[in-house]
Amino acid sequence: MGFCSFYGFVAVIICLICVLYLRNRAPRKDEKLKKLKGKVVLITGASSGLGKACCFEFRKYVCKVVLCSRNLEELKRVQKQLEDTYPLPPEEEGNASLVHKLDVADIDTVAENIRNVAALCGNRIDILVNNAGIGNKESALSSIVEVFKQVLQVNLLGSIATTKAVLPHMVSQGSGHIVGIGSIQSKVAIPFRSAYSASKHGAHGFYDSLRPEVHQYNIKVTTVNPGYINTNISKNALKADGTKYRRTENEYLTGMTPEFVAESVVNSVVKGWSENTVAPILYKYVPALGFLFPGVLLYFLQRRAAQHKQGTRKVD
Ligand SMILES: NC(=O)C1=CN([C@@H]2O[C@H](COP(=O)(O)OP(=O)(O)OC[C@H]3O[C@@H](n4cnc5c(N)ncnc54)[C@H](OP(=O)(O)O)[C@@H]3O)[C@@H](O)[C@H]2O)C=CC1
Ligand SMILES: CCCCCCCCCCCCCCCC(=O)OCC(=O)COP(=O)(O)O
Repeated sequence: MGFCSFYGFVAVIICLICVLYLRNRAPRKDEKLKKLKGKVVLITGASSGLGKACCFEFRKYVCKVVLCSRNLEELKRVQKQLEDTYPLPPEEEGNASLVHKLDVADIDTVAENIRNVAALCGNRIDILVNNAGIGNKESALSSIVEVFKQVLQVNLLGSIATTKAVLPHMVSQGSGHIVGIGSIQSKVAIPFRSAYSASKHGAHGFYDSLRPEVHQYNIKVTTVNPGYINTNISKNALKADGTKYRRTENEYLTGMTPEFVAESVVNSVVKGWSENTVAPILYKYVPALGFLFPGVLLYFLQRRAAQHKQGTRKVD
């Protein structure tokens, strides 16, 4: 390689690093405020965990947050905390939050619910965060089919139904942003999570297919794939017989805070990222390593499954 081409090569590498840095750096607060102020943000599963934290994070930038879940009493409690934490000046009162009871698993009622909510927001929904979700524990062999039905109904079909109900509003307003909360398990299926992994892989495929379809309407699609977060997901996960697990193991307790992940959700919306993996380095690169070395990944997953069977592994 000649002298000039060597320096040319170095310059190209430096440019690439700069582009990557600028693209991936977290946006500044003023950038976020400029982009988000006054936007209508509908969040499913807003009564707890990550959904609740997203409500606070979007409200920080003066969004009009619509909190949805099945538990209206809990939503009202969260709404009160939200309004107390971030009081609006009189000129911003139009951006006060709303609560709406929405069971995303009740597929046939989702469209009408979304129409009613949109009517209360001037027929606008700028950002949809499909966050509502439930997990499953225990083996595919022992789990009743009802477990698969429930998990897929909430995590996959519920997200699809909500997205489909919101899309016509975004198309007619000429812009919008759909956020799908996935998981590391959208990319790597681990043992004893067959229903959850299937739902997250399925939703990931849905969003990947949707992204190029809706680009022409100026609608963005972002998938956020977190690792373990300290929330109620483990307590609410379904056991093989369909009852709740009601326990939270160390992985979650020592996991990321919902607030940390919520900040990353907002950053990915502001930056327009297609995908954002939010996890410690060990988990972050498991999908890529698994792609490069599928046999090695399978070995670790088989070992994990065997430890579970022998009872030497604490997490189910
Ligand atoms: N915690 C973790 O380690 C991780 C979580 N995630 C994902 O984050 C998302 C949020 O989970 P997380 O906050 O952890 O768990 P939580 O159990 O704390 O919250 C789940 C939320 O989903 C709502 N929900 C459940 N079923 C329905 C339904 N049928 N209709 C509407 N809302 C429903 C619940 O509200 P209500 O009961 O009031 O209806 C609740 O607000 C999920 O998609 C999960 O897969 C991803 C990676 C890691
Ligand atoms: C080349 C191979 C690399 C070797 C690494 C082996 C490690 C194998 C274990 C992979 C585990 C990844 C688990 C990630 C789980 C996770 O972060 O899930 C987040 C959730 O969605 C939690 O859901 P849950 O259903 O567990 O409550």
